[in-house]
Amino acid sequence: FFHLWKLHTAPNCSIVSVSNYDGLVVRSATKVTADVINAADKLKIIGRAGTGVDNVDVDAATKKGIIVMNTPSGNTISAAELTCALLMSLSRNVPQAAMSMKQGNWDRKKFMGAELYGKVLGIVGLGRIGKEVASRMQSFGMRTIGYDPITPPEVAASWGVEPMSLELLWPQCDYITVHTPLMPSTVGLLNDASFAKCKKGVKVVNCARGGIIDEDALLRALESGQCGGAGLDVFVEEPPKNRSLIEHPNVVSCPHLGASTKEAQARCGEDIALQIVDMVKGNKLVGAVNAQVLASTFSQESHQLIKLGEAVGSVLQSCTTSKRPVSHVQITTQGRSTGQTCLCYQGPEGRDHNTGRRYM
Ligand SMILES: NC(=O)C1=CN([C@@H]2O[C@H](COP(=O)(O)OP(=O)(O)OC[C@H]3O[C@@H](n4cnc5c(N)ncnc54)[C@H](O)[C@@H]3O)[C@@H](O)[C@H]2O)C=CC1
Ligand SMILES: O=C(O)C(=O)COP(=O)(O)O
Repeated sequence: FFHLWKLHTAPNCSIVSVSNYDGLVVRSATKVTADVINAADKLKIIGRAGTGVDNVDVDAATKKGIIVMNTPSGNTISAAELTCALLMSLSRNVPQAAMSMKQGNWDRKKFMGAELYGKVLGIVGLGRIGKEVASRMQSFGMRTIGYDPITPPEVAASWGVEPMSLELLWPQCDYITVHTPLMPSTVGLLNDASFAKCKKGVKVVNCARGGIIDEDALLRALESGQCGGAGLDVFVEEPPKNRSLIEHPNVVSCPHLGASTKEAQARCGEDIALQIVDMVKGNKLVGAVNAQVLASTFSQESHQLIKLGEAVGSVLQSCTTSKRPVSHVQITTQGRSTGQTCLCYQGPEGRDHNTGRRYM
């Protein structure tokens, strides 16, 4: 029996309530902190019905042997489509013009735009979403260039994206969109120094995570005109208390709507449910993001070895807690994959009797 708790709206998990559950499913707004994880004695799995796992303390979960899994492809198309919508909004001022119309105006001069056709789009992060953005914007006639430290250059080229270093990329772009995870190495990828290397008036989109484009640097670049506009779906603090970016006339923003489509939510919900059922039934482990070593514990062979490890552990424990000193322990195992005899010696030097290796 597996007790599952699904949290979609609560800003923080309550430690008391989580402690009764074996599984937890969250979206991005719920912060699964080390405190929550350490208080959840029964927890075996944290399911992220979505892509980014930066709201989960994965290290704390791994230390407790808790699997963290996500559904990385369920919302790819939705996030890519919103990115394209923001790129188009920036080129033609659609949100600002719509707002102006609602206020009773008819202002054709103020909202003069520029075609995307023939412009250069820099894509930083050529993973699932970056790739989908590239193919969609290529259909608008944009030239797509990109940077990714892992995606091989020939793979990027096969998607019609010219791979290059960031140093080469910054000065060529009319538009830049970021699609990396939030990690220490991606915080502030676009900062004062990189904005300074860009064309004056470059427009930027962040549908990945708040902070990949440094918010203070972005505001400075918008104010100086170095940045001509920004489309923002994500913020360092959500909802943002500091409204300076949102209120800037050249900023088009959304309240983290990248994955908020009927289709993406249906896919992610179904994926995480199926993945958890598969894991509980011991069938397969899909989507685990923490420690390959945790994932491998679920293979059939590993099940046997885990049981063996537990048995050996309990034998050794009873030896160490026994009042009578133990000098030798001989353990014999039998079976298809472990048809061998282990001979352990627990003597004063703490060395393996057979190999002479020291025990750790
Ligand atoms: N706004 C929203 O609602 C959504 C936001 N996201 C965000 O988008 C991010 C990307 O999603 P996917 O494309 O599915 O992930 P992915 O893992 O397929 O791609 C990420 C790419 O970033 C690259 N990367 C890592 N460090 C980099 C660096 N320093 N510079 C350039 N590239 C770097 C990786 O090599 C990888 O190819 C997610 O981590 C998540 O934070 C995802 C879905 C919805
Ligand atoms: O999947 C992601 O990384 C997202 O940012 C989507 O977040 P959400 O599930 O809509 O809260």
